[in-house]
Amino acid sequence: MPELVLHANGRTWTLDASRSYTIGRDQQADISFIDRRVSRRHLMIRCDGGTWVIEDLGSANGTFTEGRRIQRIEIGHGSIIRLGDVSTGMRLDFTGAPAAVGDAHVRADAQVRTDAQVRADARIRAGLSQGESRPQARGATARGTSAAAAATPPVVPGPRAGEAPGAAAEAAAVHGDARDTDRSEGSAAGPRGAAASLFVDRDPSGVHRLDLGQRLRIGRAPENELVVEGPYVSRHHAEFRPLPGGRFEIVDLGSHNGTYVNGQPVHRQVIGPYDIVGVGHSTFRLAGDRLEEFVDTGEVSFTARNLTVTVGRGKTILNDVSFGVPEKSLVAVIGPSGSGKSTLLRALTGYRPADRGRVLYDHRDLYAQFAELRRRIGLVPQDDILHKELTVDTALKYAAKLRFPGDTKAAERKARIDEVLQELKLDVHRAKKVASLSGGQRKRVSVALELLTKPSLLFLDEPTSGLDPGLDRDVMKLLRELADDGRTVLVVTHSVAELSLCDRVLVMAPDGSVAYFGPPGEALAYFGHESWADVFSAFENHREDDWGGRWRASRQYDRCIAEIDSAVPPQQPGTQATQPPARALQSKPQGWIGQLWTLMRRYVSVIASDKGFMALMLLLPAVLGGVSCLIPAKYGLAPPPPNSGFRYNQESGTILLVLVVGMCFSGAANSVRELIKERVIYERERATGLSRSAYLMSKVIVLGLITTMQSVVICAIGFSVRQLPAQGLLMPTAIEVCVVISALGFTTMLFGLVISALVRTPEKTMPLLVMFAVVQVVFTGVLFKLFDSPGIEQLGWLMPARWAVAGAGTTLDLAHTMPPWNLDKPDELDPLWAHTVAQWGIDLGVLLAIGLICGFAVARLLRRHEPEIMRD
Ligand SMILES: Nc1ncnc2c1ncn2[C@@H]1O[C@H](COP(=O)(O)OP(=O)(O)OP(=O)(O)O)[C@@H](O)[C@H]1O
Repeated sequence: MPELVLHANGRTWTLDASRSYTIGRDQQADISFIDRRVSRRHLMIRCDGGTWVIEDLGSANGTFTEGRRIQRIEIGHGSIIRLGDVSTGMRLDFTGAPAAVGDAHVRADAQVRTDAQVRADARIRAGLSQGESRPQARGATARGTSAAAAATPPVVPGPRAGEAPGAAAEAAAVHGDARDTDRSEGSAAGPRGAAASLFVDRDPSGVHRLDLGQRLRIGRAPENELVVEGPYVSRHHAEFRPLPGGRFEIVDLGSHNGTYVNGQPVHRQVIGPYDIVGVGHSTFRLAGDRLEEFVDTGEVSFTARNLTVTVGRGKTILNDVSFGVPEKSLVAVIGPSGSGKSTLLRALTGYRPADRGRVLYDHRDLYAQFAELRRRIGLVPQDDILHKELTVDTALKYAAKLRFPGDTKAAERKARIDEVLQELKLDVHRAKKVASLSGGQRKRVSVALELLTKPSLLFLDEPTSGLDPGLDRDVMKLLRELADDGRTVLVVTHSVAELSLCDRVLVMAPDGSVAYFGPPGEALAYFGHESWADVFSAFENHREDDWGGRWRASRQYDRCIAEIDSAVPPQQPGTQATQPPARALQSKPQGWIGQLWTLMRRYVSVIASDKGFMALMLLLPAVLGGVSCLIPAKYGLAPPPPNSGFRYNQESGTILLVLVVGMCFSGAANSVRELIKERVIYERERATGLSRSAYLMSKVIVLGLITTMQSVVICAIGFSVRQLPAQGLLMPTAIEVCVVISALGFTTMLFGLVISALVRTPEKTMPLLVMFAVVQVVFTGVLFKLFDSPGIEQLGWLMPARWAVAGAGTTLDLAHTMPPWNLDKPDELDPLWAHTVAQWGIDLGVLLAIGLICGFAVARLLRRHEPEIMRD
């Protein structure tokens, strides 16, 4: 029987003569086209007595060939059929089947077999019926010589996540029971249907042979059977292992960035014939005894459909936004302030998924498969995502270390940094500090950072804000070049001067809906204005107009929707956007320790490069310790000697108060700006896999060490001119008090981090810091009696200064050194100051416990500043 090959919509199917095929818009048709002119069951193709025929199944808009409508016609090599319209309808091209799969498709040891044999074997091994067919790649090309590299394997229709079981069963019945069996065994938990909900056909970038009984290891290292390049691939990443019955499973070999099946991370998973295995920027699909590889080189389509975001009590801030972007496009998003541009960006990048609607990355559901696909997305926020104190080279070095797999060699990272700097013409600036660069250059460096991991999609939030028109043009030209080099670039901008460089412009209306999407050259004509200033004035003056409705009624909208329809299958109205569980996003490029070490080194580099900050860090404790020395106190911190004629030493309490408050201020001041100043960096790095706890711990360790050093300086200077009691409770007095002061510094440093994580702008940190220090003065317990004062006493328990003075007070026996609050009742002493080892331990323990609580609070507060999808 002759095989026939159908080409349509950029895809190819090899039709098997032993069965018939229905074609239509229905997802359950054997071959499904999403085009409104195509009927749900439009036509049937079958082989009748050795001749292929097409029969129209009573379609509404008809089937056409050679300018006339037909009911039934014989077809063969060279036939052209149109569905829905005689001249512009969906075009079907037919050719004869290809003769054989060339040797180039398989490894050198592969047997030369005909394509038909290969497919037949594939069906048998995969448990498919002989009549089963699926989209066939258009002539596989040898690995590395692919003309058009592909991102996504062909996938076939199947039951979608959330689809009724009945519908799923029905779909399975149409497509063959065997496939359904495969699915149940070889499925990754999660939205499998999202991976397999539409027809897409691509040329594989490479085809590899899977030998029976042989393992096939994938990784970056040359010794793997299948070498896969890429910034997210570990040296030994994953392995296809044979199972009885000719099946295979994929096993993750402890890779840093994870192995995915249908977008969900897996450790071990039996693979069905329709499963998509993701490793770095490559995806694989089993085709019988062959493994097809699809490398994402950046040429991907990107589609948003019906994105809607609602906040508060149902206020819609993004209103049913749909648009589709072809490969290698530069798209500008413009609109009046508050029209939802940033909201849209967050929805498109998965930072804050839309409440309704879908985002498709090369036909894959971004939200459902975010765990895998997030690595293909680069985002350059409005604020710089680099530490300004570092040189360009150093900043990129740390960024690469955090984002690349832990087993990447320094030379590999350096090579990639060199490559990116060259591409963005930044090599001459690599030794300069980021802070010394111009605004445009800084933006380039941020783009360079994002390009390190070779994203296919690049999003930029107002990259030209604050730049003069010349730099604005430079940045837009750069984005144009990036798109031309094989990426899709979407830029939110306020500037309309360089829109002509873009392929498409998305204009947002004041109510968060789309006012226009299409070529920038046609936009002004669409609005009926001569300048963008007029368009924006119209938005301002007619905010209540139905801009979205006008857009939906336009013929440009029909064109836009037709483009989207060809890429996106319809979704049930009202369907909620799917999100992966946060735990699915937990794979990290480096281990926790690796991240911590890199973060600590980067933090130390940042501090070390800021000489002014370093000087202040030393000066502050020196001044505070020195100030305490100015207090006149004949007996220092010790009780007066018995023969001195004095019973008490009031000044000892005053000296301790100054030391304690100084340390409170110093500790909190160290940390109070540390989180807020790099919040944007944290948010971005968190989205790329940074561990929250490693980040927090890096701050705690570095700042903890600095604070401890400061407390030693304060104590050393403060005690240098003072008398101290001869012996402490457990150790020499000076050391014992210094331990408590250090603990106080540590706890207040953590309290400073709480403030830093709490505020929205750095300016708010200072008033809060001052307030904190003053409150601590009041609650030291030295100025007035705190114990036996209901309410105040309990409030004091929350204050680090209260416990620090108490801890030092137990060592110094402050209760007996300072005069009692009531001279008539000399035995009425502060219980927290009791001169015992146990009380010292309790005071120190509570002080540290407050610090610990602050640490947990910071972790919790940090969560608020993370991409919503990363919160666990
Ligand atoms: N979490 C939220 N809760 C309530 N309202 C919000 C929230 N986020 C955004 N909005 C509101 O939604 C609207 C759109 O905000 P968005 O920041 O997306 O606009 P924009 O077009 O980016 O504005 P601009 O150009 O000024 O940056 C604004 O009115 C904003 O106040």
